[in-house]
Amino acid sequence: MPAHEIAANGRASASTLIRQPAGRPGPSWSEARQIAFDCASALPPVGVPLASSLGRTLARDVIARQNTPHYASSAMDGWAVNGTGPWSLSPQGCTLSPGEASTIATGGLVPSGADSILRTESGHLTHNAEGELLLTLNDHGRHGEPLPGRHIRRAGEEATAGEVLIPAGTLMNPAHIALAAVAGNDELQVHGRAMVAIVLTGAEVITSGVPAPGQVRDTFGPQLASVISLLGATPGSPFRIGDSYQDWLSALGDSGSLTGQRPDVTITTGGTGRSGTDHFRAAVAALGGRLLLDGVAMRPGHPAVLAELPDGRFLLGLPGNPLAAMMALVTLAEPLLAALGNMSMSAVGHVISGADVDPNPGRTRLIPCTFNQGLAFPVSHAGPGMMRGLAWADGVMAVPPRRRPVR
Ligand SMILES: Nc1nc2c(c(=O)[nH]1)N[C@H]1C(S)=C(S)[C@@H](COP(=O)(O)OP(=O)(O)OC[C@H]3O[C@@H](n4cnc5c(N)ncnc54)[C@H](O)[C@@H]3O)O[C@H]1N2
Ligand code: MOO
Repeated sequence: MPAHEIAANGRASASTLIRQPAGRPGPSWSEARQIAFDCASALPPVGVPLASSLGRTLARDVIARQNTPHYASSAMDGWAVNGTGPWSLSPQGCTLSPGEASTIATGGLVPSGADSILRTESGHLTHNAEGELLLTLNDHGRHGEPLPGRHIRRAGEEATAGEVLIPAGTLMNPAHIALAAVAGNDELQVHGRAMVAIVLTGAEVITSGVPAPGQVRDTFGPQLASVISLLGATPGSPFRIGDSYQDWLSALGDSGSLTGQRPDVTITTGGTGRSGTDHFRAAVAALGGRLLLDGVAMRPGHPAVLAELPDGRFLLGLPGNPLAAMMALVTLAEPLLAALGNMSMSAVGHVISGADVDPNPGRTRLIPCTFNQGLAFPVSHAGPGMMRGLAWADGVMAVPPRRRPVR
């Protein structure tokens, strides 16, 4: 059956919490993505040193601060010459009159009066009758040497002062960085990037070795920060708390100390359920925050919660089940971090499923899949608590809820 989804582009006009009718399992998958995108606005641009601009998006054009090259220079080792030979030798740096030459190295400043560069291998130094050094062409010279302008890098031949070299909106790569340096720039203005604090919960979670029954090995600590970086944000080091309400309250209330810098978003794992050890919602309420999304009509990952604190910080509660958390992350963190980083929400493509997939009556099913010959195939081992299927997936299918039969 076809697995297709809604291409969610652009912002909706309203950016408020979608109130769900009683009995409905939360906003639809695409509504939830849009809410997560619309609730945040772009962080202000920041100035960063050149090397730190790699992978960032330029917020302001990079211009040539002067002509590039900024002086006429030699492209070869040899002699700067005026006219055709033979030439008498002048000291370096002097203006050359017709019939004069001076030695020059690659990159050297071409003296005024010079109209060409004669390469070392094309010239020959002899002494004239008066014992003065005389430069002549030798047998290795190419036909027509020296040609006017030959081997001279003209000032401004690469760029003129004020010219835009890299326009705003460019995703910076290493060559862009080198170009900005050549043009005399030290710091670049790039779009802001969200700082994300990570809070991992669960007293049963262990961080090394093989877990005993009742324990689980942490799947988030070793990978969540990398996924957040891939989504265009800057993660802090994961911070672990137990299951007490006090732990939650202090972690969510004081996450400035989690990153050394005030985070724009705090992502938590676990504790999104409604049992006695699940404190996300209570902590948000105690901190004066409001829920923007309380559950999404999707499976897995439906208990995900998105909230905003009075200081503007966003809190994203991911369910504890490992695959459920990743699906909630791509559904909600991707658009939220895109909005904060002044990026577009990633587009959703349409693909045909190569295998029968049962839609869920009321929720979008998110299923890691592989692609083969233009078709999507669900992977096996894709239960909410499993990571094995996702590890080999090429993408995720969003299978829309089953439509009600038309009467
Ligand atoms: N009575 C109900 N129980 C549950 C429901 C429900 O609707 N009614 N929903 C289930 C679904 S779906 C999910 S998802 C989970 C959500 O649970 P929480 O977000 O409260 O997470 P926890 O209970 O803390 O943990 C769930 C599960 O995940 C394991 N976990 C937690 N952290 C880690 C980690 N760092 N690495 C690996 N695994 C982790 C934890 O041990 C639990 O097994 O609720 C269901 N229950
Ligand atoms: O939706 Mo739970 O999030 O199935 O694992």
